[in-house]
Amino acid sequence: MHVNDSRQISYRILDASANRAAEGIRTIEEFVRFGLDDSQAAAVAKELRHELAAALSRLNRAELLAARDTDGDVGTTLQTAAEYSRTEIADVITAAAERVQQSLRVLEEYGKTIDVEFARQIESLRYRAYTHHRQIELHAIASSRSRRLADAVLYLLIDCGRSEAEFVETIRSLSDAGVDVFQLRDKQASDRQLYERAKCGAVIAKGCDALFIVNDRADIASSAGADGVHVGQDELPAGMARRVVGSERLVGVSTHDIDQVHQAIAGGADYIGCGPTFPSTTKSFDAHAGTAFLKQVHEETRQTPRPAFAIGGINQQNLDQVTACGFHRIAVTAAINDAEDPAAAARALRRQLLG
Ligand SMILES: Cc1ncc(COP(=O)(O)OP(=O)(O)O)c(N)n1
Ligand SMILES: Cc1nc(C(=O)O)sc1CCOP(=O)(O)O
Ligand SMILES: [Mg+2]
Repeated sequence: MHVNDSRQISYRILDASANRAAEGIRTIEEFVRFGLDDSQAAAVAKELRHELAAALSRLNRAELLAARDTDGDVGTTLQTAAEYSRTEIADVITAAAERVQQSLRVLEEYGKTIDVEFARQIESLRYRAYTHHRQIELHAIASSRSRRLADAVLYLLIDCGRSEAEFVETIRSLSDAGVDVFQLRDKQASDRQLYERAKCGAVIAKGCDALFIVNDRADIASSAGADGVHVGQDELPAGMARRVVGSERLVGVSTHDIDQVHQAIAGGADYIGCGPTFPSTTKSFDAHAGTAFLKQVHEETRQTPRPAFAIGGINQQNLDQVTACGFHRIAVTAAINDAEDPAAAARALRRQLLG
């Protein structure tokens, strides 16, 4: 290869990468500007764009433009299915952040063949962009989870199942039937089993636009990439669970009386489970909070509303008593898992909840 060819190749790559980096930075900046009311983050986003422009001004613009050959670019017609599978703003942000990182890295590497100071400036920008974009990405992921939680009405507790294939099929078919949130609750499973199922369940549920929560174990929820953890009165307090799972994941708390409800909300719970409403075949209790508790929660949390799921022995026959208390969200086990046709049971419960 001739030296001039090599310079032209570098310039062609730099031109393409500069455009990709600028597009990615702008994509994220638009979310910061129009999606978050955060003037500080908006200022950093703008700075990054200007820093990129300043570094690029070190390159010879005429050479950059001369090297551009969009029609001759064999890559423009190559598209992956993933590019058209984004359904959420969080996915758009993740893809843009990855694009920025990759293209800045390319600019840095090929930039070294043209101007070492340019490469240094891009390297520093890459680190700054990484930190800033990671924060924005976490924010977008958290908003996406909160949005899905706010829309959720039907929450199902599931165990590890007999095999991974069965577990995957359960999530897919029941999500299709209207389950919005799955909680992995299996008191017999080993840590390793829980971790493996949680990892798998988180991916499958995401593909179905459902949430995937891990019962009791903040460590497993976080390491497996689940959407959140559900803790009871015997597990970590909400604030400590939050420290483990981070602000981008959900923390749910079980409550059995109104003091626990207020504590859970004050502790930063994203949602609460309220029960036991009726006698349950899944877990036995000495006493039942009953529908009186649900009515009390409905009345006393109007000022600090959180999604609240009634739980404990709820089924198609007694659901009307729950909705009469102002609760239109439920969490169940037996009513779906022990039904002859679990998908039909999920559909029926959902219809009743929304009806
Ligand atoms: C949604 C929801 N609500 C309540 C519970 C019960 O949690 P906990 O009291 O910690 O009891 P176990 O489930 O751990 O036996 C829950 N799991 N989910
Ligand atoms: C695990 C659990 N916790 C409850 C509480 O009230 O905190 S009730 C419950 C059992 C939920 O299963 P089912 O729908 O089969 O009764
Ligand atoms: Mg528990």
